[in-house]
Amino acid sequence: MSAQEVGITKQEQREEVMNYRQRLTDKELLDKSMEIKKKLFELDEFIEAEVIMFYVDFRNEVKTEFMIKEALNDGKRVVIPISQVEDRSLLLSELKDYDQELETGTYDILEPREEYIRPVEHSELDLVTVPGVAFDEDCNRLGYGGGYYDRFSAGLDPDVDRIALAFEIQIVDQVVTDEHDLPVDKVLTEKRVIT
Ligand SMILES: Nc1nc2c(c(=O)[nH]1)N(C=O)[C@@H](CNc1ccc(C(=O)N[C@@H](CCC(=O)O)C(=O)O)cc1)CN2
Ligand SMILES: Nc1ncnc2c1ncn2[C@@H]1O[C@H](COP(=O)(O)OP(=O)(O)OP(=O)(O)O)[C@@H](O)[C@H]1O
Repeated sequence: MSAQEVGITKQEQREEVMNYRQRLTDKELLDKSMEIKKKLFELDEFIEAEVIMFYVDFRNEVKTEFMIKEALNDGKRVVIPISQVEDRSLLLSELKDYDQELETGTYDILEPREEYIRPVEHSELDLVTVPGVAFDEDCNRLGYGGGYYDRFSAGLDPDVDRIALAFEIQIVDQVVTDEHDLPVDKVLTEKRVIT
């Protein structure tokens, strides 16, 4: 579905859904994120995954801090992205201690401090959690407009599971897409699993 067919632009859809999401209270954000965590940790592909890429949440995204900590406790290897603004790519780094290793980085997103950057190859990943602004029931995704995850996903082996985490209010009838946009494999919300 092109922007023209939906009748609004990516930027308009972004602003509309970000406005909805802005209205969630801290308690709602936390409670819903816990429900989403439960669904993620029950997925077979998550249970089987050894190396998992998590985003580190910012703005009013589904919270991942407690997911990252529990995954580390469970013995998973956790990888987080570092935004490379020059070419809008993601550098991957293994995280071992959430509380000790992070500092505020690009876009005010937490990133590893220099001495804790431990580069990881794309080919090592088993599962990727994907952030976003809006999703639809066909698993299409709208992000913040950097194209980071589309460019990153295009270079991933197709058998790496890409699982989006979103609040139900981020699900729209139709996401405005273009030819670069790659759908995710699943979208988890506090209410359901969209495949
Ligand atoms: N938590 C988290 N980490 C992430 C992402 C994400 O969506 N969530 N990204 C996912 O890719 C990358 C960062 N992508 C970003 C892309 C744009 C903007 C941003 O501030 N954009 C401007 C508008 C730019 C425009 O419209 O041209 C803005 O929103 O004000 C922020 C992050 C990597 N790390
Ligand atoms: N695989 C790709 N190769 C080259 N350019 C791309 C690719 N994917 C996206 N782009 C370009 O990046 C820009 C932003 O894309 P888009 O608006 O889809 O970002 P987004 O998915 O909303 O953002 P993000 O992934 O950072 O959350 C667009 O100009 C788009 O053409």
